[in-house]
Amino acid sequence: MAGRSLPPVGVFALQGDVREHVAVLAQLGADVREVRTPAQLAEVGGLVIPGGESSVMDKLSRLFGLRDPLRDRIATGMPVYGTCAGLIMLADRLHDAIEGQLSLGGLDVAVRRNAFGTQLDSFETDLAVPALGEPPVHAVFIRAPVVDEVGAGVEVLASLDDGRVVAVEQGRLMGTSFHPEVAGETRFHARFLDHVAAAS
Ligand SMILES: NC(=O)CC[C@H](N)C(=O)O
Repeated sequence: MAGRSLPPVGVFALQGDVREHVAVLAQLGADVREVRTPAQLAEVGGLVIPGGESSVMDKLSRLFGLRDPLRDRIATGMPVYGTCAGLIMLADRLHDAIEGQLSLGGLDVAVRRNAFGTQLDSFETDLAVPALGEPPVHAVFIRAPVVDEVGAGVEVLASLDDGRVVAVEQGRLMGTSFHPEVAGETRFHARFLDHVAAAS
């Protein structure tokens, strides 16, 4: 489906693992653009916000005048997929944010940054994601956040064995604590492109 009538899609490119997301989206047939300016944002029909450091993404998005246009597009229904720091950016509420750190919001969730402490800073696990079918997702967690609170309109896509929520969706906004793009996993990005197709 991607590549047929799909508008260009963007990857937020001021900070983070931009190249990996561009590669997955291109592999799925999308016309991918890196987004650093409001003009570039206006050209895309959906956006991936990568992993990286959410406090830096916040600062840079304000500095580059992207924060308000991003909030407008999210409010008017642009599909967005955030991984890790990108999930933090999409959360309405942050736990353990650094002082003054803002998120963009959109997802009615509270997200805790760096939720796995030092011992489990980074780990990999196979995760059942019923909405994506079989096989399980090989999920790579890198200084990852978890979703602490989930609002009424939010669907939980995946949880760890201990019940902690690590993937959510609300309308056309989706967020994962982990990084599918570094593990050769394409189904979250394909689902994001489905959202873009449905929105355009
Ligand atoms: N891999 C990641 O994106 C880590 C997120 C980072 N710990 C943050 O708070 O933004």
